[in-house]
Amino acid sequence: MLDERQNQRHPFYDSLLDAIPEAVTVVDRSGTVLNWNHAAEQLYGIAEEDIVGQPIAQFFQRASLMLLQVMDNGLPVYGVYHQPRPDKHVYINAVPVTDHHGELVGAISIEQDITDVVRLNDERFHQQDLGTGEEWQPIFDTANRDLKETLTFLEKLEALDPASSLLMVGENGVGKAILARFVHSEHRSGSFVSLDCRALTEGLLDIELFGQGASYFAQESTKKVGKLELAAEGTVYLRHIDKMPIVTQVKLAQAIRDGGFTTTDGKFTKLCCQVIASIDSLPDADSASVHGEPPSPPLDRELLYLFQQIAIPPLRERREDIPGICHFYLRLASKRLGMPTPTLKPEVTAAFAAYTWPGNLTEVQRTMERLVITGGEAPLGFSDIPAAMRPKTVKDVTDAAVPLGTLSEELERERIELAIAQTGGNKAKAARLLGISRGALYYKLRQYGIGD
Ligand SMILES: Nc1ncnc2c1ncn2[C@@H]1O[C@H](COP(=O)(O)OP(=O)(O)OP(=O)(O)O)[C@@H](O)[C@H]1O
Repeated sequence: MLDERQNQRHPFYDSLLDAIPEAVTVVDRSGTVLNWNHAAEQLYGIAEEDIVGQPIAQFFQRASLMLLQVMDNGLPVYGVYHQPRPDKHVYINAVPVTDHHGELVGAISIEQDITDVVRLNDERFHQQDLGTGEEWQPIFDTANRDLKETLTFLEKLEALDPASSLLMVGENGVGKAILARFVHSEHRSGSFVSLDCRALTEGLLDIELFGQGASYFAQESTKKVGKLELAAEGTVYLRHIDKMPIVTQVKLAQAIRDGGFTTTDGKFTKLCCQVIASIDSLPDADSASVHGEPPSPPLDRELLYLFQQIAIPPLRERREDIPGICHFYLRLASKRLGMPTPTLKPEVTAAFAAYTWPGNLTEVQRTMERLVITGGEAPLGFSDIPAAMRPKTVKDVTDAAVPLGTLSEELERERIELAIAQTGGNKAKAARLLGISRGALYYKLRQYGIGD
C-alpha cells in the first residue's frame, strides 16, 4: 500500500522539482545523482539523462562539491555563496538527509544562480569612472612614510611644473592609474586619454600616438589625429610603457625633449598634454652591462630618465593603511550595490592587515564587493572570508603590526578589544601586544569605555 502511494507521488515530485526556479540536486550516500531538475540542466548545461545514475564527482571538481561536504560534516549550509565552477556563482542551501533511524542516506542541494549579478557588478566596477576627487582619496590617505614623501613631492612638482612627464612605478593594481587621474583632475583642463601599450601592434600604436597625415590616405577625411595632439591641455596615460616598441619609445623621448613632434604630413605639433606612463617595475639597471644585451623588458634609457618617477608601494608594504582601505571599499561597494555595509569582526580586520594582497587594490575591491554581496546582518568572522586570507595561527593575527593611532577610532577600538581578549584580560600583556605603554592602554580603555 505504501509502495503504491509512493509510486503515485513520483510524477508529482518530478513536476514539483521542475517547477522550482532553483537548481535542485539529490544524491544518495555514495554521491550518485538521483534527481537533477530543469533549472540544474540550464545552470550547468548537463542533461538530466546524462547525469542521473552517475557519480556527481564525474561532473564537478570533488573539492567544489558542497553536497559531499555536507554529507561528510553532517551539517547543513544555508544561503552560502559558492563557486561550483570557475564560471558559475551561486547561493546554495545544502542539507544532509537521514532516514528514520538517523542513518545518512544522501543530500539535497538547492542553488540560486547569481552568475549574472556577479558579472554585472564586476562589469560595473570595471567600467566605473574614476571620478574627479574625494571618493577615492582615502586610498592615498596614508600613514606610510615612503608614500607620504612621494605624494608630497608630487604635489610640489605639480604646483611648480604641471607639464612634467611622470612614470608611475608599482605592482599591478596599486593604483597607478587612479593617481594619474588624480593628478590630471587637479591640474589639467583637457581630456584624459588612456592607451595600453600591450594592446596595439607597433605601427598602430605609433599612429594612435602621433597620428597619420592625409597623404597616406585617399581622402582628407581619413586623416588620423594622434592622441598626443588630441589630448591638448589634457593627459595621455600610457599603461605598460615597457611594452611599447622601442622605435616608438625613441620617438616619444624625442617629442618630450623637443616639446613637440612632426607628423607624417610634415607639420610640427606642439606637445601641450602631460604624459604619464606606468610600469610594474623598473628594469634592472645593470642587466644590460652584465649580460651584454638590452634589459628585458626593454625600456629606452633616455625615455626613462625624462620621466619623474613616482613609486607606489604594494599594499603589503603599507600595512598600516590596509584596514582603512578595506573599510573604504566596503562602504563604496555597499553604496553602489544599495546593500548594507557589513561590519567586520576585529580578527577579520587584523587578518586583512596581515594578508599579502598580491592583487593590491583590485583584490581588495573584489573581496569587499563579495563580502557586501554575501554578508548578512551579523559581523563577519573568519568563516566569511576567503580561506587564503584566514590566518593559520593567532600569531598571524597579532603579527598584523597595525600600529594604533594610525587606525580610525572604530578600528582602534576593535584592535584593543581583540588584544584584551587574546591576553585573557591581562592589561600589561595587551599593552605589550599593542606596542603601547600600560598607561596609554588605560587611557584608551577609559576613552572607549571598554571593560566598564
Ligand atoms: N574610483 C575608484 N576608486 C577606488 N578604487 C578604484 C576606483 N577605480 C578603480 N579602482 C580600483 O583600484 C584598482 C587599481 O587601480 P589602478 O588601475 O589605478 O591600478 P594600476 O596600478 O594602474 O594597475 P595596473 O598595473 O593593472 O595598470 C582597480 O583595479 C579597481 O579595483
